[in-house]
This record gives sequence, structure tokens and C-alpha cells, in this order.
Amino acid sequence: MSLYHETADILSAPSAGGNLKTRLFGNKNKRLKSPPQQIYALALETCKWSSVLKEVIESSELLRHERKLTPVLALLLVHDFLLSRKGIALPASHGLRAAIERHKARLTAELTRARLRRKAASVDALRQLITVESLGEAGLYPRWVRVNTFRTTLQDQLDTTFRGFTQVASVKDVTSAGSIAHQQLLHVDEHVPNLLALSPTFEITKTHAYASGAIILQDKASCFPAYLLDPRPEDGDVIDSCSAPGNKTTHVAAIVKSRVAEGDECKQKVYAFEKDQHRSRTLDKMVNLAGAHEITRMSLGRDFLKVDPNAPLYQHVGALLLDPSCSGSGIVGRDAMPTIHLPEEPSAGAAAKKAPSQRNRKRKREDGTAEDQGRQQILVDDDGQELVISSEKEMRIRLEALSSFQLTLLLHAFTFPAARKVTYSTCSVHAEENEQVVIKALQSEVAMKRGWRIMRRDQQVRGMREWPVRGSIEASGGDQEIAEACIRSYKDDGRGVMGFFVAGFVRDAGSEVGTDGKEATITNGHHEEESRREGAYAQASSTTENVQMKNGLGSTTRKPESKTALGETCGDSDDSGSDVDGEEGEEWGGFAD
Ligand SMILES: C[S@@+](CC[C@H](N)C(=O)[O-])C[C@H]1O[C@@H](n2cnc3c(N)ncnc32)[C@H](O)[C@@H]1O
Repeated sequence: MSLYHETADILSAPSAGGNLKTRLFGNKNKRLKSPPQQIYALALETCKWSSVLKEVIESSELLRHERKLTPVLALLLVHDFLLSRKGIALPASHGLRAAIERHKARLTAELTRARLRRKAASVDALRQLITVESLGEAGLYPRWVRVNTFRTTLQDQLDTTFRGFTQVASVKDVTSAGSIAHQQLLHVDEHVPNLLALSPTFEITKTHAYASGAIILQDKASCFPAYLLDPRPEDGDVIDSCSAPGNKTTHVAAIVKSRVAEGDECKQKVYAFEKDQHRSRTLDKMVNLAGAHEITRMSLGRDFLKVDPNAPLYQHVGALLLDPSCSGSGIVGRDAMPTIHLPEEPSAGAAAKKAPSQRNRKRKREDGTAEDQGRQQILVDDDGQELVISSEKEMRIRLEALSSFQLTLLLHAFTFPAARKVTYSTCSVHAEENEQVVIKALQSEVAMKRGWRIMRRDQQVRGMREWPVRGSIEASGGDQEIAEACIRSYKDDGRGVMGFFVAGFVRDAGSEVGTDGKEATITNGHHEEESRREGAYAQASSTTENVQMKNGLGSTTRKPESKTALGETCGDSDDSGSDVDGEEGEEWGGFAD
């Protein structure tokens, strides 16, 4: 009994209760008797099917015959009765189960009618139609997949995992209405190497390539930072300062590795920091599954701000990637609260008996324009949980706090003595977290002293130079060069990507003075010191409290797992589709950022 009542409670929470994950996993105090995964799957699938189930319930007059059922409870039970392989998860003698099963003939007949009205030849065909319909906003976005060159090649994947796909000329073709229900389409991205846009309905989490880490779900925009950083052998070691879940860490490591001639040893290292212990576990799993552990040194649970830039271990770090926590305002709503279509109650008299809040709720969810929602803005935290902001003032305070933290991180990155390149990115659309952080960083004392400049558009890698959406001139204080240098994307402009921002910073060798007064340099021979640095690394590890350092090279017994828990999101909210993939603790999913 708890499963259906608990799921009904979750679905009936007020609109400010956040998305399904927040409602279910966010409230740690709430004691649930049923497994949260089961509630999540039932709620999601029922919402997905609710437009059909509403018709079935109304036409069969179930609520008129069974007065004890509420509209939500009826949806959940009828869903399991008609569509779940195991049927209703209650004993045969249970009252709720009996209340549905005594209408078996009528319910089944009404499902057939609903299917025929949609011109679906079978329940499977209906299922496909429903999947497309339920994607909502997410249907406008392809499934972005990065081919992980640690494990495979683009051509290999085109020849195997995507053999049955039809290649199309643009992202718009991939998501165009009508085609997505019937065919699997694919577009090879023209800006970022090894990136594919796939039909939004494709169940990528069921592929072997996904389970084995050969392909990674990652939004196109989330691939910009590592690609823009463009780490080359002469850049020395690389730092990813804010790493979990690890999409950009594994991407930057793949680029580093791709520049090593076959048979040669990769001498560069990628140092990955992640402050949060829980998210560190995800990072660890993702790095291993992606096969990036050989060149990635993870500092799990370690605050990047506490890293000493002058430590011998980091003296050859020439490139840093900074992708700090942000407001998440650019994230595409795959994770939004799904729409639920509630059946009408049988008569006005009966409806009046029900709590008015339930009727209001229906109106709110179906048109999505509830008055209170109009005033609220939702921010998404690093764990994909929603934070409801209800006033302009609250929003301003939140953005100020975020941008000050982001600037602090960026200025810390500027202090690494051998650093020549830094990328700064957010999945936010707010200028406060983007161009304004860039401007403040360029005007900072450390930038002036060390000669940091913006990486101009004409200095960027081809795909980023050619990407047409650039920063705001107004937010860049009227400086056209800075605005041009900044790379943006907007989630609703038809390009099929999330809202994102990235800017690069560069400086020349010889333009900086180290804190010790000496100039730091990177030479191609710097890795001769490798063993000395490994010693320093181990020492740093053992002296740092509450810090767990991992050296993938030493983990000879570690094998990629076919499935790892990756419930966290970080901008890449891509993998939380309505097919219950990517749900908490289920699968590894490169939350496309
Ligand atoms: C936007 S997410 C990073 C997403 C990641 N780059 C990816 O693409 O998969 C920000 C991450 O930074 C971590 N973080 C925040 N402050 C940090 C700090 N001072 N040091 C290290 N990690 C930090 C957060 O815990 C969070 O996991």
C-alpha cells in the first residue's frame, strides 16, 4: 500500500516542492517505506502515460464507481494494471487492487480505444508515441554523445553502436518533429571533434558502448571548456579544479592522450580536484570507467582553494580548467517536474468534496502557468536539486555570492606559476556569473601582475572560433574584443544545446613573476623530475587531513565497471530522461553537464 500512497503524496506536493528528484531525494527527513527508486520510476512512468490514462479512466467512469480512489491514485494503479509487466504491486485481496481489477474489461477496452485514436498499431507503437510526447521541452534537444577516445574512435562507433542510424546534415534535422518517432537520426557535430547529436528518443543508457564508457552523455556546450583549453604537450600538466561528476576531466584527459604518439608514454598529468566527498565517489567511478585513470590524479574531497600553487607537484601545471558551481540557469529541463494529466472527477458534487488544492494543482501542472510559478525562478545546484527563488532580491543575493566564489577560484587559478592558459565556464546565463566575472578577473591585481589577458576569438581553436554565439557587449562593459572572446550558448535558440558560458585566459611565458620572485617555465624535459614529484605528491596526500588522493596508475587491479552509480548532476542534466535512466544510483551517465 505504501508504494501507491507514497507516490501519490510525492506527486501531489505543492508546485514549490521542486522537481521529482528534489521531492523524493531532497527531503532527507521524510521516511519512506517504499524504495525511492521504485517510487521515482512509478511516478515518472505514470506522468508519461497520464494523457492516455486520463482518457481511459474518464471513459471507463472508474472514479464514479470507485469513490475511494483519488485521481492520482487511480492513475498510478491503472498504470501498473495496464502497463506494468508485474501488474499492481499489492496482494490480490487488497482493496485498492480489487477496485481496479473488477473493471478489467472496461479498462482494457478503453486502452485499446485510446491507442486506436492515436493510430498506433500496437502497444509498443503507442509506447513510442508516448515517449516522444512526454519529452516535452527535452524533445527539442538531441542526445549529445561524446565519443570517448580512450576507449574507441568515432568511426568505430559509427560502424557499431550507431550502424542503423541515418546521418543528417544538421542538429535541427535530428530533432525535427515527425521523424523522431520512427527513425534513429545522427549528426556529426561540426564544432567539437568526436561529438554526435542523436535522436532524443534513443535509449542510449541501454547500449554496451555507454555501459563500457566508450560513449559519454555530454551536452555540446559542456564540451566547450576542454576543447577551448586545447592542452598540448608543451602546456605541461593540466588541472581541473572542480571536477565531479567528471565530464570535463575525462574530456580534457582524452585530448591530452590523443596528442601522444602511439606507443609513446603520456608524460602529462591531469590533476582533478573535487571538494564534495559524495560527488568525489562519482568522479572516481567516471574517471575509471572512461579509462582516464592512467593520466588522471584525483584529489577526492579536496578544496581547490586550499591547494598551494607553489607546491613542487604543480610547478609544471600550464593549463587549468575551471568549471565551478553556478546557478545552473542554463540547464535544459530534462529534470523538470513532469506534467501530470489528472482525470476529471465524476460530478461537480463529488469534486467539491475533494480538497480544492488538488483541483488547483491540476490546472497548474497542465498549463504550466500557475500564478505562483510566474514569480518563482528555479536554480539548480550541483546535485541537480532545485532551489526555488521567490524574489528579485533573493536572486541578486544568490548571484552575488556565487560570482564572488567563482572569482575567488579563478584568481586562485591565475596564481599557478607556470600557468599559461585558463578556461572559466558556467552553465549559467546570468552576466553576473559570466562576463562580469571575466571583467573583474582581468582587472584584478593578480592578472595585472602576471600578465593574464583574455584569449581572443582569433586565438581560439577552430570550432570555438567558428561558434557564432558570443558574449554580451553590454555585460562586457562595452568592450567588443572581450565580448567576442566570450563564448555563450542559449538553451532556446534552436541550436539544441544548454545555456552555457566559457571564456579563456592566456599569458605569455616570461610575463609573470612567481611568488618566490623567480619566473616559472615549462620545458619539454620537465618530466625528468617525475619521480621526485610523485614523492611530493604522496607526501602532500599523507599530510592533508580529510583528503583522499588517488593515483590511477597505481591501481593495477582496478577495472572499468560496466555500471556505476552516478546520481549526481552538474549542469549536464542530460541524462535524466523520462525513461527512468540516469536516476539516482542507477547508472553512470555523464550528466552531460
Ligand atoms: C559545475 S560542477 C563541475 C562539473 C564538472 N566540471 C563536469 O563537467 O562534470 C562544480 C563542482 O565543483 C565542486 N566544487 C565547488 N567548489 C569547489 C572547490 N573549492 N574545490 C573543489 N571543488 C569544488 C562542486 O562540488 C561540484 O562538484
